[in-house]
Parts: sequence; structure tokens; C-alpha cells
Amino acid sequence: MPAAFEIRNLTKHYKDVTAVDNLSLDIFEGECFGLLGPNGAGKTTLVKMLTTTSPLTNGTIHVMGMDLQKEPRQIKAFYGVVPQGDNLDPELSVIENLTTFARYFEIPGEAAKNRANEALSLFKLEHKAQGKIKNLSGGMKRRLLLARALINNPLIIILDEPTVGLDPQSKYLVWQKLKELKSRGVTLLLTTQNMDEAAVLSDRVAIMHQGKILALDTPKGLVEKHVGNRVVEILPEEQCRGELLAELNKRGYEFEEVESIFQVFHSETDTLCADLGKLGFNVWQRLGTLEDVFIKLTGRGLVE
Ligand SMILES: Nc1ncnc2c1ncn2[C@@H]1O[C@H](COP(=O)(O)OP(=O)(O)OP(=O)(O)O)[C@@H](O)[C@H]1O
Repeated sequence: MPAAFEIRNLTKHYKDVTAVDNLSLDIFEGECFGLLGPNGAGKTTLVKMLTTTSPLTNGTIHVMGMDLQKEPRQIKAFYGVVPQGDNLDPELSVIENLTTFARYFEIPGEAAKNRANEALSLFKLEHKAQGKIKNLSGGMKRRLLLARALINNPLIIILDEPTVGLDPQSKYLVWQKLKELKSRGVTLLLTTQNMDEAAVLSDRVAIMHQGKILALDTPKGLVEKHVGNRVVEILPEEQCRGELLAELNKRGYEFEEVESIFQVFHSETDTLCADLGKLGFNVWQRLGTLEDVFIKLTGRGLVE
């Protein structure tokens, strides 16, 4: 599959901070690629370099085969960008925010109006077209940023935390629209802290930490590899903790204790549950999740 992004040995230093550290990555055309990482992992910095708003310290980025440092203007025409913050123009109405944006892409007036109306209706904002930005709720502003990103019919959409702060209804609307765009062949790159979002939308996910990619695979592949499809959990009585530890160590399973609950990864789950149940332990099993993988790889401590 051809690469939408070819990132090689990419590094970004801010004075003494290395935000992105010699990172190489291919993102394929037509896929939805999810970038996960704790605060400060370097996700926004990576997105800023990809969107040409922050210069690279080292390395190269090719987008649809073009060198980003040589042809930034052409590359920007491929993009729809949904930034983390709200950079809407408060002086303009909702629809004017879109039609003015269309001018950067030299889309003629009538076509711009049509596209703006289409994008507004896609994100259920048509009734606000003439309204002021200051009268929009936070969720509406985010939806407007998404609508604005579609104005140039982009081949690639880059979204930095697209659904943060949205209520569940708006979040599902956004997910549904992103899936529709993907089915039309648009390449999506999203950063998120929302594990469900990453699992639901992404074909592949990279887990980023301290400027590097720690793991990269399909959501299912990451779960299978790092924690197993099912995780066994045990909540032992305090006096039985030692017995449980001995039992788990004897079986050689990988486990972690989280607030008195033992989580066991990559085990023969049915056998383990039955055996521990017979010994009188309070034991159950659940599906392994991307969140388990994330915590396992990036740790429980606050990183910042
Ligand atoms: N303009 C800047 N000047 C100096 N340091 C910066 C700047 N922007 C980011 N950093 C630092 O670079 C590192 C990566 O930050 P970045 O914002 O890229 O992480 P992130 O993964 O997007 O985090 P978050 O999820 O909190 O947005 C952090 O240590 C951050 O403090």
C-alpha cells in the first residue's frame, strides 16, 4: 500500500527537551492511524511538524511522496486539520468562518458556499450558519472545526484529540462521520487519549512515550501481544494474598497488582479461574483492552 506519510529519523528539540526522538513511521493511504500517548509524549509536536506549523530539528517527512520541507504549500492543500485548540475567527459568523477558510484554497465563492453548507449539515450545524462563534457551545465549536477541515475535500485529515470535551451524542456523530470519510478513501491521523476512540476508529495504533513509538499494531494485535484477549482478575482476602502470590508464581504467569486487585495476563483463563475458584478466591475474567496495553507500556505514574 502506498504511504501517505513517510517519516524518517524525525527529531524535535525544544531547548533541552527532546519532544520527538528519532522517530520513523509509515502511515498508509486510506487507513485510520491512531496515535496514543500520555501527556507530554510528543503527539502534538509530531502533528505540528506534519502540518508544517513547527520546524523539524532533524529527519525527513514525505507526504504522498513529496518532501515536506521542499513543498509545504502543495502538501498543505492535501490536508484537513483539526487542531487541539479553538482557532475559529470570533469576528465572523459560523458560515463565514468556513467560506473565508475556503479562500485560502482558492475555492470560488459559489462553490465555497455550497461546500460550507454541506459541511455544516454533515455536522448538524446548519441551524447555526448565521450565528456568532461566541454563541456556540464547546461541542459545537469542535464540530465546526471538523466541518472547516473538510472545506478543501482533503485527502488526509489530521485530528488532534478530536472528541475531547464532547458529550456522547456529539462524540458518536463525529466517529460516524470519520468512518464515512475513511470509507471514501480519506487517510485519517488522529491523536487521542480516549482508548475507545482509538480502538473503534483506528486500523493501526502507535503508542508513543517520551518522543518514541513503543508499540505499533492493530488494536487487536496490541491487546493479543501485550496482555492477551482475556485478563483474569482476583481480589484476594488480605490473609490469602501470600497464597495467591505463590500460586501465580508457581504457574509462571505475568501479573500486576492494582489497588489490591491482581490482574493476570496471557493465562489459560478458564483453567485459572476454575482452579482459583476452587481454592476459594474471588476471581473473574474480562476482555483485555487497549487501556491495559497503554498502562502496561507507559506505566501508572504521572509522566509530567
Ligand atoms: N513550545 C514548546 N516549548 C518548549 N517545550 C515544549 C513546547 N511544546 C511542547 N513542549 C514539550 O515537549 C514535550 C512534548 O509535548 P507535546 O505537547 O508534544 O506532548 P503531547 O503528547 O501532545 O501531550 P498532551 O497529550 O498533553 O497534548 C513535553 O515535554 C512538552 O513540555
